[in-house]
Amino acid sequence: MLTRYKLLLSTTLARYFPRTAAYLEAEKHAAAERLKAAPKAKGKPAARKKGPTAKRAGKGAGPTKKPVRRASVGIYPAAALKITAAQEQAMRENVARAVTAGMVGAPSDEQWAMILGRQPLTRIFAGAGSGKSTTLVLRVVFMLCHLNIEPERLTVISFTNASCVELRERLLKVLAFWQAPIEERAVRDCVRTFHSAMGVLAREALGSPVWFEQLGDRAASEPDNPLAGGRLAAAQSRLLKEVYQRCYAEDPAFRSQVHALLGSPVPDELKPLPKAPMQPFKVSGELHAVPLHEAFYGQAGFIESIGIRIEQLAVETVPCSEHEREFLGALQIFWTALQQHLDQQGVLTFNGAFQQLTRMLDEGDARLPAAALASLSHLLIDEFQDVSPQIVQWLQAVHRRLAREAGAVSLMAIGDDWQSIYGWRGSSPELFMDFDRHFPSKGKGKSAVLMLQANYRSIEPVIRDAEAILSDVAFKQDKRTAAIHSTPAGGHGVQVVTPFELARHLPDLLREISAQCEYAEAIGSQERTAVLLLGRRNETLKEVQVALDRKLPVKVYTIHRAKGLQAEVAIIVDDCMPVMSHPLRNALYAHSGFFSNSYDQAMGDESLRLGYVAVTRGVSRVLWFVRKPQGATRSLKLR
Ligand SMILES: Nc1ncnc2c1ncn2[C@@H]1O[C@H](COP(=O)(O)OP(=O)(O)OP(=O)(O)O)[C@@H](O)[C@H]1O
Repeated sequence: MLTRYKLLLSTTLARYFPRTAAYLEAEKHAAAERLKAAPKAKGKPAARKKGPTAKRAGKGAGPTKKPVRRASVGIYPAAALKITAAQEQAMRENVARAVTAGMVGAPSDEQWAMILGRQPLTRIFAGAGSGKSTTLVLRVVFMLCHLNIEPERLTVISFTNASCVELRERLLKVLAFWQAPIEERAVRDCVRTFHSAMGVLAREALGSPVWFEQLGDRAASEPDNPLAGGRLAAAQSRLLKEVYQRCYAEDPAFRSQVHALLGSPVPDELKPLPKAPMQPFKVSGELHAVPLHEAFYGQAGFIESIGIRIEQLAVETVPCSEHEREFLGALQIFWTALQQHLDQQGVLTFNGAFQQLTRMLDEGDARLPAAALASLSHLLIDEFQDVSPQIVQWLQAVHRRLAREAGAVSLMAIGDDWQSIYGWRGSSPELFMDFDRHFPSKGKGKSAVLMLQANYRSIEPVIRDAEAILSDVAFKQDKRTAAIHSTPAGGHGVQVVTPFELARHLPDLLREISAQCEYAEAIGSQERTAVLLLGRRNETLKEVQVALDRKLPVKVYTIHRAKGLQAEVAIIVDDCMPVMSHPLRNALYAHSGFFSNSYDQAMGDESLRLGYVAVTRGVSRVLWFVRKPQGATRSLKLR
């Protein structure tokens, strides 16, 4: 009775006070982890000394003041990197030559601060169009050519295989100008996605697994960041269905959970067992209903991304309703069976591999010697605002192990919390903003914080409107970007065109797209693309695309895919409204101990940030077609 009452109370508290609930949950985990850690420490006396964490813990009454899951022992040296005046001078001279040759633009002071940075742990808040990719290339060149760091000890993490290809080419071009005697192969290996870098370790320690995410994809080679998530290939879907049917046939508890979820009666045990039900199920907060095995897979990916191990999840402690707990219970049975099934076939999910490698690194497993990690010693990570707790745990484990066994490590994290748009996949800008908690320096050191605030892409009115959209985002880094380029005749900020219904107004939209192409030509635009047509959903964009004149210099992308791209004019269709409340993910968010926001709050903020990303693709004009002003476009109407 008392347990039920406590559960009811904690569920209600979690719903109405998500931050408090997250904090309390974090405290509970902290205590549990301390207990877990105590006997383990026996075998490894050096690993867990009393550090700054322990000191702070002693200050408060009882539990620690800070939330859980920080890397308690410092990883990064507090001392600055040794950079001589001669090295700096040589870099400045070479950059000056490259500028004269038209290879790069002259770096600004803030860009120089990033190129020549001395702190082993640096965080760079780089606004949209601030030249972070350009500056990142110069930083790598400085490290390789002037600080003489071997390419085998450095990795640049870019977001997707496609962005890696682009970055590699830029890097090779600049290195060729420097006439650096570095093998092309070594340079190419320096640039990877998180998944590709993890894949290198998996080949070393997990026996070259077949990736579940690449099943049925004959062209797949390097593991890529699985951005789309949820869209399953036939081979994957078949495998999930097989496991689901087996669980249903063999496990009575799973059977009754399935029927409870679907609201159908459990079949008579005395009669022959029917096939597992395939009717669609809608997780509250998701847009579509899908068969249960797909719903389990979709939510499991999210759960693992936010750093929760499904097999260790104490379902009864998750602050959610009975119905959601039923879902989690069934998911747990399904997931355990799926892991066994995959294991037998030598198949592994990306998340599964991240988890296994993190555990092996934490436990000092001999299959992952420091030499195998050497390429990750000096890490430069782009788009850091889109990392997930799971990636943070993996990074911590890699660098903690390297720092302990091989010495110098460094981490440069480059990102823009204003452009964080993958929260629905489990990433969060909170990890970038709360960086020092997750990536602690030794002693009292902290990460150096640099800002890139000049905008080399968009004109002032576009930037001001983009920032107006963010005015309702509560949790963000304060910065104010300024335009470098002046406004051309006819340039303007966001024009909201309303009312817009695709079925009725498609001809108007097509006319506008042509007119904007003419505008780009008339002003002698230097942009490779005249118009970027952007939207939240593929379906809307496809409808426009089939009707579009193919000869026009127009590119069509979802906003998520348009990261890093730009055009003279950005035309946005659809609104960026947050979707409905997601009770299950709210509960999991609170349970994970990583976040101070609720999932719903995070999604509300993210929908505004998505608008920001879309608008900042435009150089001198932005048009936004919406049914009625709401969400991001409402703030623009209120300007
Ligand atoms: N110092 C500079 N001088 C002149 N042009 C610059 C300079 N730095 C960057 N640029 C130009 O600004 C534009 C944006 O640069 P880049 O693509 O590196 O930005 P970004 O910060 O990666 O953008 P986003 O995060 O919005 O994708 C590019 O056209 C680049 O050549």
